Amino acid sequence: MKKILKQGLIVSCQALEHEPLHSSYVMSKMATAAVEGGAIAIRANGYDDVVTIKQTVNVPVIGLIKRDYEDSTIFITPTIKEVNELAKAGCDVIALDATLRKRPEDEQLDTIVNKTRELYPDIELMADIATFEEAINADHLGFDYISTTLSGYTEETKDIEIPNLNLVKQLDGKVKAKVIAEGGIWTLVHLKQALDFNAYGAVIGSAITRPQLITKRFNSVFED
Ligand SMILES: CC(=O)N[C@H](C=O)[C@@H](O)[C@H](O)[C@H](O)COP(=O)(O)O
Repeated sequence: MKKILKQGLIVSCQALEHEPLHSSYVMSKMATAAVEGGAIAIRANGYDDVVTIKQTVNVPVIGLIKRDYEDSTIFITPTIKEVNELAKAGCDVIALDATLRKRPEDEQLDTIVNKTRELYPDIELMADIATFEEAINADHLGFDYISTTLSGYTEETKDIEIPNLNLVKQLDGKVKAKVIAEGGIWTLVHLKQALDFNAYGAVIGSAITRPQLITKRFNSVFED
């Protein structure tokens, strides 16, 4: 089956409201720079950013809508409401929260997947997972891509160090979906390791598009 995403590097261009670069215009410029550097796709958060980035670059856009809930749990595109917003924004792939946590509005992941396939047959689906079990479940649901995005960010995985490339290794040959390494990739060594474990692609965000974190990383040398 033809895949929208080619093999390669995906750059996540996201700045949430509290971040210094929060602006669809700035994210579209980040996306332009990423594509100039060879990114095969852009991962973006929210309706406005997806629309602006789609107007600016000519590579597929993976859209998500990040929602923080009362108990500060992060969910990525947790309900069909966000799926509809992203489809309207024109994204090519939608990243869905595919963890096995209880979802807001009590919606079920299989229902969301089936509904999305029915309403938007041309849009591909990426499962954002945290564990091996969640990846297997997502694969049974027929996701096109499985990304390790949420490993280290759920209650169950909060003690796991990221990047969790071991999860990429564990999934090698175990799922039909294309496996994407995502979350905490900061060095070429991480990236090469992900490819050695047969990741189809990798998403890098903070190490490319969050200058405040890049600065902090360098600055840590002065604080040692
Ligand atoms: C956990 C969560 O909310 N992850 C988000 C998911 O879209 C983004 O904030 C990350 O930047 C993205 O996953 C890429 O990861 P990293 O920035 O570590 O390269």
